[in-house]
Amino acid sequence: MPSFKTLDDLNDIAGKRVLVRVDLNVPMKDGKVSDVTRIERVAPTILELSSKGAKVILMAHFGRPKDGPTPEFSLSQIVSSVKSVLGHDILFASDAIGAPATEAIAKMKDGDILLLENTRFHKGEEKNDPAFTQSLADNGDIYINDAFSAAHRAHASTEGLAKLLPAYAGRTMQAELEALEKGLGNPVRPVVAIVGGAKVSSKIDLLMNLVKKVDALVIGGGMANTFIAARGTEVGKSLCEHDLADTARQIMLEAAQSGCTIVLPEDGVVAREFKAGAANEVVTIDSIPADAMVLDVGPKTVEQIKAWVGRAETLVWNGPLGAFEITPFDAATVAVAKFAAECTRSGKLTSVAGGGDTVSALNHAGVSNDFTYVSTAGGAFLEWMEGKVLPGVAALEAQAKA
Ligand SMILES: Nc1ncnc2c1ncn2[C@@H]1O[C@H](COP(=O)(O)OP(=O)(O)OP(=O)(O)O)[C@@H](O)[C@H]1O
Ligand SMILES: O=C(O)[C@H](O)COP(=O)(O)O
Repeated sequence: MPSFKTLDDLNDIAGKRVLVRVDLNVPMKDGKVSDVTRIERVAPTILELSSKGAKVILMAHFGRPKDGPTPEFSLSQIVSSVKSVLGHDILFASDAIGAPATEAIAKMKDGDILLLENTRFHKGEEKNDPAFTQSLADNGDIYINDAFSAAHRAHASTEGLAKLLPAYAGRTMQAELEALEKGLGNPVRPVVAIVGGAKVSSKIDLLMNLVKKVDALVIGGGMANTFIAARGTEVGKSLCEHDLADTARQIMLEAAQSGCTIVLPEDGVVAREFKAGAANEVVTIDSIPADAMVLDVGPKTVEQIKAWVGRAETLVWNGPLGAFEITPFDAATVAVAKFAAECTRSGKLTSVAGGGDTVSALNHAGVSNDFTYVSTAGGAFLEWMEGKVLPGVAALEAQAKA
């Protein structure tokens, strides 16, 4: 577990200006926040600081603005959602630095919560520019990072500030890392990983790291086709990265050398159209019709995966087993998710999942709350699982050692 300071190490913060980096990069639909999970995750840290009398100043990014401030990327759009999730009034400053920020902060009373405008409206944020970082730091006495899901970015508000102010991890940062540690850092064995999703190319580092750490790696989703094709099996019109056949073989070799069993689908659900309700059939994996594509793993494979999950003490999961957004190709993902949830509820399994589509898939299966931990992080979750150092976490650790 990383060693950094947490809110438990913070005393006498009444009246202090506490700069808190949160991840409010929430999905929007028709101008409204469509999923408040990330706001809910950072609420405990914010409310704890406010109840202790701190002046809580929230810093966050929103989307990936390229050309300075635009209404489309303004955090003003989410103020009302933050207010309703926190059940607390929220002040808003129209710029993260400069007069709008300093004037708003000067007016704050103890316990007030202020949200600063999108830090990415300044180029200095992503460049981790010392002058911009200093302008942010000038408005605070203490820095707290509660944005695990942005910790893979070495930006001013996620990394630079930890070098300028006394730095602490927030409750969500702490919880995410504790859960990941249980899942992969120091897990109870046997550990089974399920990796699905569309492509091998986006997850090569993840697969390479997992085969060295887990006892069994279940590969599903579109990426399984690349592995199956690499063994010499025809995959018809299925999504497949034929140019990664060597990489897939290399991963299988690494797995064999590390004593990790690779579990590939035995059967698949094939269709000729990528659309909801498309006519489909179950075929064994060595008889995929030339004009069809595999859109889900088949029922025999589901039973095989359930058997692995049933034997496991720890499960880590990233990526759906099929094209879960269109029925009936959500069947395997839903069945395995429900089974893993059942094992977790009965106390037999520690289950940790993460990734944007994975979280949607678990929500779709109605089991997100039954997993031991579901990370709201996408890129940061993957990078942590790949064994990479996250700059936001490393900066907190460095400060704790200093
Ligand atoms: N057999 C398949 N054929 C085509 N697409 C598939 C197949 N199986 C899964 N997918 C697609 O893979 C996508 C999800 O994969 P992805 O790797 O993005 O998941 P994730 O890592 O949880 O999400 P994120 O990248 O958002 O963090 C879904 O859109 C799903 O439809
Ligand atoms: O949504 C995310 O994964 C985080 O907020 C990071 O966003 P980014 O990929 O734009 O840095």
